[in-house]
Amino acid sequence: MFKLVLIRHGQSQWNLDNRFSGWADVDLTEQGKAEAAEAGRLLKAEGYAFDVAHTSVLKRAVRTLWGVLDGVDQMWLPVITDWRLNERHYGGLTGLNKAETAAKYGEDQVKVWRRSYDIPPPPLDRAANESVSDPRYANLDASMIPDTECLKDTVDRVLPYWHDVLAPAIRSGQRVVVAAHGNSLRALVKYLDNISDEEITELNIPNGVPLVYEFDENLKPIRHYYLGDADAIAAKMAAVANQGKAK
Ligand SMILES: O=C(O)[C@@H](CO)OP(=O)(O)O
Repeated sequence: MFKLVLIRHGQSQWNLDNRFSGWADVDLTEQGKAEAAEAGRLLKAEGYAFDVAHTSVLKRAVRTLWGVLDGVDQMWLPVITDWRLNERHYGGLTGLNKAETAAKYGEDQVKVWRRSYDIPPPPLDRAANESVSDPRYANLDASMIPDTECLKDTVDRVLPYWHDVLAPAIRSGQRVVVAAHGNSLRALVKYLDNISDEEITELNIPNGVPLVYEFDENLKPIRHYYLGDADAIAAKMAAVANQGKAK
C-alpha cells in the first residue's frame, strides 16, 4: 500500500481579508503559521515521515510546508518547488474581495467563477499580468503563463505533474508530502477520485489540514481521510464555501 499526504496552506492574509488570491504571493497569517505547525505535530504524532516534499512557488504553500517539516523534524528534506502546483490563476478577480464581488455580480455568478469546472474568471490584461516578468517564471515560455484559469485549466497543468513527477516517486516507494492550494488540490483530487465536473463544484478543501490518500499497488485510491477533529474540519470546509456569500 502507498500513501500520499496533501495539505492546503494555512490561512493566508487574503483568506483572512476574503480576497481572491490566485497567483498573488500573499503570506500566511499567524493563524496560518499555527495551522501549519499543528499539522506537523499531528503528522509526527501519527508516525508520519517523508522522503521528499513538493510545493508551489507561492510563499503561503512553501511556509506551510516548512511548518509541516519542522513538526515532523525533517527540515533537511529535499523540497521541490514547481509552478504547476500553484493556486488556480484568478485572472481579473485577483485581489478583489469575494463578498463585495458577490454583492456586485451576485452569489451565483461568484460561485460559477469560484467553482465551475470550465468557466474561467475574466482574464487579466497581459500588460497587467505581473507573472510575465516575475523571475520565478523566467524558465517558463510566456505562452504557458495564464491570464486566468478555470479548474479545467488547472487540471491540465497539475495532472502532468502527477503523472511525470508525483506518481513515479510514490510508485518507487518514496513517502511524499505535497503542500499546495485549494484549487490545485481540488484539481488533483478530482482526478484521483474520479469526481464529476458537477460534483467538484461542492468540494472545498480546508486550510492547513493533512489529507492522507492510500493507494493500491496500481496507485488506485483505496481511501482518503483528513487528520484532526472531524467537526473542526467540517466547519473549516463550510467557511471556505461561505466566502462567496454577499453577507
Ligand atoms: O482565492 C483563492 O485563490 C482561492 C483559494 O484561497 O479561493 P477560492 O476558494 O475562492 O477558490
